[in-house]
Amino acid sequence: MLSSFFYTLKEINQTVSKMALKGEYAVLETTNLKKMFKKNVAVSDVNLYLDKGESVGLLGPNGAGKSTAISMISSLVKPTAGDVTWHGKSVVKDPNVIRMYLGVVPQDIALYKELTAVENLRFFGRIYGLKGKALESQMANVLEIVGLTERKNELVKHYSGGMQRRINIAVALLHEPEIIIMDEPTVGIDPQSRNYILEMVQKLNQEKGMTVLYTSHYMEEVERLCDRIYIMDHGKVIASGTKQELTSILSSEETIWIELDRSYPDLAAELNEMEGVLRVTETDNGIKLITPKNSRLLGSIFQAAERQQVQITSLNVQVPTLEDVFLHLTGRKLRD
Ligand SMILES: Nc1ncnc2c1ncn2[C@@H]1O[C@H](COP(=O)(O)OP(=O)(O)OP(=O)(O)O)[C@@H](O)[C@H]1O
Repeated sequence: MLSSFFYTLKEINQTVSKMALKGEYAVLETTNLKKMFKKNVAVSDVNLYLDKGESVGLLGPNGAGKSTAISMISSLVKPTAGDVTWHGKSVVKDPNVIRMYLGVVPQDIALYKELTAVENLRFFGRIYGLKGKALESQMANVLEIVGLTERKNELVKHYSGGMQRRINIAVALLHEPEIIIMDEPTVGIDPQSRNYILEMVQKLNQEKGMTVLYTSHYMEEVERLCDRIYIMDHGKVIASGTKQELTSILSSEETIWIELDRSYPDLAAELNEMEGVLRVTETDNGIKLITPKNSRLLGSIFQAAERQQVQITSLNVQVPTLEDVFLHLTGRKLRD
C-alpha cells in the first residue's frame, strides 16, 4: 500500500509540466520522453524545457541518448512513450506544427557535395517554401552569418570540414526558425572553425534572440554557450540547472592541478594515500587532485614532491567544473 502511494506521487511528479508550474507554456517541452530500440532503452523519462530566448545544453558522453532525444524533439523519430510540445501543442500528434519554426543541424553533414554552397542553399530554401527575392535575400543573410559569402560559389566538396559544417548550419537558418537545435556541431573540426561556430551560436542567441538547444560532449562548449544544462547519461537526465547550480553539487570540493616536467607515478600514488585527498588522476602533463574545500594541503603536496624529488612547474587551485560534476555523479569521465 505504502509503495503504491509513493509510486503515484512519483508519477504525479514526473508529469507536472512547466505549464503547471509557471502558468505558461515553454517554447519546447518534453514530458517523460522515452525511446526503445527493440529491448534497448536509448532515452528514458526525459523531462526538459526551453524558454523563449534561452540557450540550453544537453551534455553527455557518446551513447548517452542526446541524438535520439533531439530526433524525437524535432519529430524525426517517434517516441515509444511521452510527449514533446511546442508552445503547448503536441509535436508527437502533429509533427507539422513545429517544422517551420525549427532549424535542425544534424551531426552528419547533410549537403550535396557536388553542388556549390549557393546551389545547396537554393535547393534547401525551396524545400522550406522560400522563392524569388525572399529566398535570395535569406541566402545572402545566412551566408553572412556563417562567414562564407566570399566562397559561396565553390563546390562543397572543396570546403574544409569546418566550412561544410558552417553551410550545414546556414541551411538550418534559412527559414529564420524560432528555435535552432544543434547536434554536436563542432565534432572533428579544426579549432579555428570550432571557435567561429561557437561565436556564431552565441550571437544567434544573444543578439538575434534565437532559442538554442545545443548538444555536446565537450563541457567547455556548454559552459560557454548555455544558460541551463541537462546532463545525460545512459538515456536519462541525471542532473540539470545553471552551471552554478550544477557545480554547487560539489561546492564542498576543489581541484588542485599540479603541472610536472614529466610523469611521476610514485608521487601520484603517495598523494592518493594522503589524508584529505578524495581522488587523484594523472593528466597529460601532471596530476589532478580533488580535495575538500580549504583543505590546506598545499604544504603537504610540496613536501611529498620534495621527498620524491619531483619538479612542480605550476600549481593551480580551481573550483569544480561540469566535468567534475559528471565524474562525481557517474564515476566516469565525460570522454572515457
Ligand atoms: N537507430 C538505432 N537503432 C538502434 N539503436 C540505436 C539507434 N540510434 C541510437 N541507438 C542507440 O541508442 C543509444 C543512444 O544513442 P545516441 O546516438 O542517441 O547517443 P548520443 O548521446 O547522441 O551519442 P553520440 O554522440 O555518440 O551520437 C546508444 O546505445 C545507441 O547505440
